[in-house]
Amino acid sequence: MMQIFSSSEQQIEELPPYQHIRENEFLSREHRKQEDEDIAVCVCKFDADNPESACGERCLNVLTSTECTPGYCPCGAHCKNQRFQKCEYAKTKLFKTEGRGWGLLADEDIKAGQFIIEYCGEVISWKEARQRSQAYEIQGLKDAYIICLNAAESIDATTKGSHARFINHSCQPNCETRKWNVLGEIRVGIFAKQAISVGSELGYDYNFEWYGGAKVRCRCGAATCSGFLGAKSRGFQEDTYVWEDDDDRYSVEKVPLYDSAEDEPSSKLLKTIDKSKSHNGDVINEYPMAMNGSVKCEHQLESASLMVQPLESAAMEGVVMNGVKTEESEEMKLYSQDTQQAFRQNNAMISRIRSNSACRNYRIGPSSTPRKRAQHHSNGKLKHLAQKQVDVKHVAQLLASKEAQDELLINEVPSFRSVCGLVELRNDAASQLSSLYNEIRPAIEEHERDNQDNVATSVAEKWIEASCLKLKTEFDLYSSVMKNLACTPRRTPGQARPCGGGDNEMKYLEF
Ligand SMILES: C[S@@+](CC[C@H](N)C(=O)[O-])C[C@H]1O[C@@H](n2cnc3c(N)ncnc32)[C@H](O)[C@@H]1O
Repeated sequence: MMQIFSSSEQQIEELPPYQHIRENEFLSREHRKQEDEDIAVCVCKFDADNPESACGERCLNVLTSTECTPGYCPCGAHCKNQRFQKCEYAKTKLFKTEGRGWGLLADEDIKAGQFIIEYCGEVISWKEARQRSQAYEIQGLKDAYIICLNAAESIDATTKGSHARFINHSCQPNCETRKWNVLGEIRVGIFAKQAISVGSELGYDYNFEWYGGAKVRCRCGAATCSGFLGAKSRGFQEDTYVWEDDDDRYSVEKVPLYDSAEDEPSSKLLKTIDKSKSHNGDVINEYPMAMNGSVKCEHQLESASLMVQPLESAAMEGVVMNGVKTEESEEMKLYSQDTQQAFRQNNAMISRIRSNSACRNYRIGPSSTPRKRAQHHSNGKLKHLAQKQVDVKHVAQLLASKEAQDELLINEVPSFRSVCGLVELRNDAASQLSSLYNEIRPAIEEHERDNQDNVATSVAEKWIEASCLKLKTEFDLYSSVMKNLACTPRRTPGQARPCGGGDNEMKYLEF
């Protein structure tokens, strides 16, 4: 049963200690001042007969998730696109849930898409967020209040925040988080995903990343509940031990769990907070493990979420394509070394870009290294990925057969000349990529090593395009080499392979 407190005094008594704020507080830098040239002015015209005309859905700024700047909007005081600035929140009420601590419910009917409340807190650097997370973990705070703001910063609502900090996670959420550009700063709002009737609890999908420590059983009650906070996250799945069917050592029941109800923040907490001053005198706040709201960016901001997982898996696990793992011959190893190196380099960068998405989290605890990659099954059991082994020797023998050679020749096996052309293409693509990297490097080196993901989306897109081009040229090159190997007599180790048009022209393939 829900217990709703209508008396604010009772709430104050019962609520865990935190300071209520209605605007973000910037701890690691000054609040940005919007420059004139950065102000986006829409072309709306207020028409008294049509209220939608004053910066409604079709306003250019609304379409780009940017609030109008007072004094610049042609609709003046009628502008409806200043909801964060004017704190135009829906009516909500705090209440005590069963098993999930405090929660927030709708205190009026809320329309689909409506802005409900801003997620306010302390804006801190990602590094500070990570340190705080660890401190919170050590101090035993189980509730998590840090969400990602952008690639370099987070919002921590642990000790200071708005009522949005009380919104619980739901696997079937009626709300979602969205990022808006407000006077040059990105701010996070909670928006209704659907119509919400008065009295309903608000919930959004935290997209909680789990990186170790206790696992929190999710009590959202949704039919599609994933069981644990962060159960869908990579950290959660990778950390799990592989166990055989007859070995229940690592069954879900044995996983350390805590119930958020049993771990209500108590007054003990405040004392710990007081004692926890960082070297510069800032309070190090309590924090449990690794919570993070995935913040949906509206409109163009959405494209910040880049998912290039397949490349990463390839780099980590060798050559795995479509579930077929190839066993490399010595020759293939030589040829593929370069490719793997390229994969690794790409991935170092791509993973930085990838984490430019909103769901950035903090690595906590020692147990975050995957022991074995495994696939999670709904029954809690894990099963190794089936990987079909390809007998490369057999393939090579087949390729060396007369029929195969004829077949390849019919299909225009590329000559070494064309291989050279492909080497050139590959090299061009590689140098394009490295010059792009040099272009990006100054931007990322401005930040600390941990924050190297602060790369603009346009640059990230360029990077991905260049990486794809390079990978394609490599693929073409290596497949061409393989075809040539298949129909060319083996050379003795001392013999160099000629490359070029004429017999006299001797170039050497360089991979
Ligand atoms: C942002 S706080 C939400 C407010 C919190 N209930 C409170 O009392 O302050 C997030 C924490 O609430 C708890 N929580 C939120 N959603 C939950 C859920 N669906 N099941 C269990 N615990 C939940 C977890 O402890 C989580 O770390």
